[in-house]
Amino acid sequence: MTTPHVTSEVGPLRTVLLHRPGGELKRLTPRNNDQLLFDAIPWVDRAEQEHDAFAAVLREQGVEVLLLDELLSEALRDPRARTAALHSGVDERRLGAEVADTLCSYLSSMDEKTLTGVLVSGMTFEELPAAEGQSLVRRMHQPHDFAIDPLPNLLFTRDSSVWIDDRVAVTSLAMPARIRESALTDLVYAYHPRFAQSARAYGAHSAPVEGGDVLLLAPGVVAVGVGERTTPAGAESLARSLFADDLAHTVLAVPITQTRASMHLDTVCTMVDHDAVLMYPAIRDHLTAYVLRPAGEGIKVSGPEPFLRASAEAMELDRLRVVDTGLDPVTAEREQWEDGNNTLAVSPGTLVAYERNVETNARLEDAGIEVLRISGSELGSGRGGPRCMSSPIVRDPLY
Ligand SMILES: NC(=O)NCCC[C@H](N)C(=O)O
Repeated sequence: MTTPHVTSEVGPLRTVLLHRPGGELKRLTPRNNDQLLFDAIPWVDRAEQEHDAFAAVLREQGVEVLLLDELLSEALRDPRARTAALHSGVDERRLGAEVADTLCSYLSSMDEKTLTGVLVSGMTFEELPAAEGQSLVRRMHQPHDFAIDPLPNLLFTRDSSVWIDDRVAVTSLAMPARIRESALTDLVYAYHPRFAQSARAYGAHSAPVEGGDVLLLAPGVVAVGVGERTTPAGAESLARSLFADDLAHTVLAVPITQTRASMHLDTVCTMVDHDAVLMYPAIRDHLTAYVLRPAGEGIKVSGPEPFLRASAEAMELDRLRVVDTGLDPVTAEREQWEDGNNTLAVSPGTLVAYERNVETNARLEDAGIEVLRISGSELGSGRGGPRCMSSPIVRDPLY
């Protein structure tokens, strides 16, 4: 077991956090999928198979795969974790005092594995334990309304935590459907014995920052996308916190279009080598960055400058290579939507990508990058690829 440590996007990956999807995906219906941030209703068994295959590819590369639900079950052995879990899962504003009390006692009686299942997959009103007496809340809710919301986006472990150097930042997620993911991830890092010694980055901030927006371009250089999810206030407070902890010397705040297709920076740009990125051609020449550096107790902001130039300068490179997907605009748009840009490097020049993005993968190979292909027809229905579905915990240093 190696101590958590991540200083780049591409250093050899040793340990990663995934979440194997399950019952929470079975909660998705055509009535709730938009609110729960899925674009289609996944075929759950197939999604599980695809995820198992993803994990197997990583293990074949020598990566230790940790599964969030297993860590959470283990963390819940600590009574403090249990209390915090009930607090985050049971919303008295929604349920009223009586149902909330009944639900708390019911959850308290569960073993760790069952409780984890409920916290992740949620609970409907018809699944609540029976109770004596009259309850207006029970009578007025529909049987399939959620008493505890399911968390189908837990699959995208990237977004709720980011290791920066030897510290973990549990992020503040922007969308209501995802806020509780941070609470569960927080339980793992607060109470699982494996992480008992881990220090935090970013602390208990509330300005939204999502891990899909955070790219560790090089040791000390962090790019933060600012758009649909991470706000300017989030980027600024993350920068302040990284500077205060001496975890970065430069933060690049990168404006991205506020659309679903580019919800995070990693939907349009990921690193594929220590000096190379894969980028969506439509933004390659337009992406800019505000450059943030520490200045005494405060920060100095300059720019905006072209993203590629600002990145190369901060990374002390002559230039950042761009894998030019060279695609026609329609194919590029299709493959970007299907997470063609959302790759996970397992070492410099080797990455995991969805097989369906045939053109992008071919161009990566032309550029000398090894592409380990996985199927993502069902996993991708939540709009996320291999990078979104993984939170690296240990990567070997690059140099
Ligand atoms: N880093 C990422 O781009 N994560 C994908 C998140 C997809 C999820 N359905 C969401 O909308 O938040």
